[in-house]
Amino acid sequence: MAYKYFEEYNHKVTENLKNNFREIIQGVGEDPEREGVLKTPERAAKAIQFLTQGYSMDAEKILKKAIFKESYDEMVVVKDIELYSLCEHHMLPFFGKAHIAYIPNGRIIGLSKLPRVVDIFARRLQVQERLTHDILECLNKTLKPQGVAVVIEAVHMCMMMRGVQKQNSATTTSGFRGQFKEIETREEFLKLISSDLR
Ligand SMILES: Nc1nc2c(ncn2[C@@H]2O[C@H](COP(=O)(O)OP(=O)(O)OP(=O)(O)O)[C@@H](O)[C@H]2O)c(=O)[nH]1
Ligand SMILES: [Zn+2]
Repeated sequence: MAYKYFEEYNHKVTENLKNNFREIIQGVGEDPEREGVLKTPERAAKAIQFLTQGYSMDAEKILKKAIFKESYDEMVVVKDIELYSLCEHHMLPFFGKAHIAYIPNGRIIGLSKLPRVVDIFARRLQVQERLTHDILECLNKTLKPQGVAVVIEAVHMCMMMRGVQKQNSATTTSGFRGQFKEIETREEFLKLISSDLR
């Protein structure tokens, strides 16, 4: 297999995490022997491995598989790519949408690889700013486009369920390279991602 998609759970890692989750269950005052939570350490161990599978993936390698020569040199926009990540401070979810655009420079990329690169970097412990930057830099480096832009809009459970407990605030982060540094290009992109056309 040339590159790795998430297919199986690592037995040793699962066993390790299982023990840790059992302690967490006990630590919060629950009985780990109660029937309803008996299998929870194993389920949680697998869930957390799924949610952090990005660590075992090589984004550049995956992108390079689907770069094609093409002379199209207008903006390509993929918007509303849903994403789920874990904040590195509380290990609670943050989730929302990513919008990506690039202007080809003799090469285009398979469209599915844009959501894939989002997932590869989202499925780690992250902050929204670094997630935005990771996606941007990876596309810039592998595709070498005339320009690339990434906008992420997300809500953070650590600000909703605990802490400041604000239910209606969303965070927007963005990054621009190449031609998107120019106001006109950037505005065209922002207009395209705010339209309702699908
Ligand atoms: N910049 C940034 N901050 C984040 C992100 N996710 C969580 N945080 C913040 O990380 C900060 C950690 O601050 P601390 O004061 O160390 O942690 P805390 O006492 O749990 O903070 P509160 O959430 O304010 O209760 C908080 O302000 C979180 O809102 C993110 O993606 N980007
Ligand atoms: Zn947090």
